[in-house]
Amino acid sequence: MAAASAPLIRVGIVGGTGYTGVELLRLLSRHPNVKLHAITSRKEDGLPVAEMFPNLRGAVDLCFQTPEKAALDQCDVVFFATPHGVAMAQARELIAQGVRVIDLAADFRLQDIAQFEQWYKMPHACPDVLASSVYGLVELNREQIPGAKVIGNPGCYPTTVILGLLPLLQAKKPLIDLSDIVADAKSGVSGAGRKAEVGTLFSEASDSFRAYGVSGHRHHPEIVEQLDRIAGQPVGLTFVPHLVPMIRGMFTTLHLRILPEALDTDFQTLYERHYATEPFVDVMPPGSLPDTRSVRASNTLRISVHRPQGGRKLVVLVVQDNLVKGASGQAIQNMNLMFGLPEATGLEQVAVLP
Ligand SMILES: NC(=O)C1=CN([C@@H]2O[C@H](COP(=O)(O)OP(=O)(O)OC[C@H]3O[C@@H](n4cnc5c(N)ncnc54)[C@H](OP(=O)(O)O)[C@@H]3O)[C@@H](O)[C@H]2O)C=CC1
Ligand SMILES: CC(=O)N[C@@H](CCC(=O)OP(=O)(O)O)C(=O)O
Repeated sequence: MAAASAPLIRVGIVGGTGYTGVELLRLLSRHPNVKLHAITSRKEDGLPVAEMFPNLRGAVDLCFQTPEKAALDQCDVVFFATPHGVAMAQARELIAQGVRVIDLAADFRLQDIAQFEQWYKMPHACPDVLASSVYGLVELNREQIPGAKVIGNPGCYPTTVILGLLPLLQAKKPLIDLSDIVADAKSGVSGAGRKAEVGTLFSEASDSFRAYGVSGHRHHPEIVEQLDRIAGQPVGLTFVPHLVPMIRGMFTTLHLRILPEALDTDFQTLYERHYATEPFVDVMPPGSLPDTRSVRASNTLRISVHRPQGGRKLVVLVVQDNLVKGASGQAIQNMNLMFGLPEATGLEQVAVLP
């Protein structure tokens, strides 16, 4: 229950009919400090939310409204669970009215505007707002998030790659060859969103397994921008995403070359110490093999660290639910910090098995 004196945070969600939108609704409907104020859909104006999403019957009693009707300026925070380009068109006006913005798309992720415009094929609408926004990877930017007016919530693949590498990049001495990092990543089909597309039809995506974006994917520049900044030098990354025939979940395997002078490092201890106080990063015991179902519907990201045959390669396995830690859960983690709440408020769900 919310403390009697604490005012509830009035929340708006733009894009309530997509997968990240309904995941925000599922989590926020049980958040003790939140009042859902408005949920938008341009196509479903007037439809009760619970009619489209029966899992929310008894939990959410609002109807979808068009963004124009939704009185977003009366919210304390607005989440944009929309395609790229929507949040940046409205962010300036909202923050001028004292509304904070958390964008689940990519409008406020890349500080390099030329890279943004190359990958997203649109001019950036508010470079000044971008410059003052914060990349919402809590484990990296916990200090800056409370004061942010606009958060760029990280992409799902970047969350796994950056958190899988962070203890190595922030170590006291160089440990791995930064010019040759390989990230082999797999996503469930919900990562492609709820809109109809041939590539995500059951008969196209099930009973098959494929790579995509091998010669270039828009998450590559996002990951590299962050890794360069953390490492303080240019990083070489090969990033290969794959589509896996499952609904939720993401599994990223990092292949890393250990520097000759770092071969005696205890990497297990390094990771355990680095993440010892993090509520949502679990470093598993030596020899563990994480699976995506161990994080399904939870905000936990699990990591295990391996050194095959005790050799010169380090293999880091990372799993998360793409819709929770990879999107909506992480966005709520950001909201909690922005409003001075304990970071884990409303996010303590344990994963669902089987
Ligand atoms: N799926 C995932 O795993 C992840 C997704 N993301 C990002 O989060 C964002 C949302 O993703 P997802 O939920 O999968 O997307 P969906 O395609 O499932 O949903 C998009 C939502 O946005 C609304 N919408 C579309 N265009 C506009 C517009 N111009 N103005 C206002 N609303 C609009 C749609 O409703 P309507 O058309 O009725 O208005 C719908 O509710 C995307 O940017 C995605 O890249 C980030 C991390 C992970
Ligand atoms: C399986 C699948 O298609 N995944 C999406 C990435 C997930 C996502 O939505 O990332 P953004 O937030 O950056 O859009 C893709 O590769 O485009």
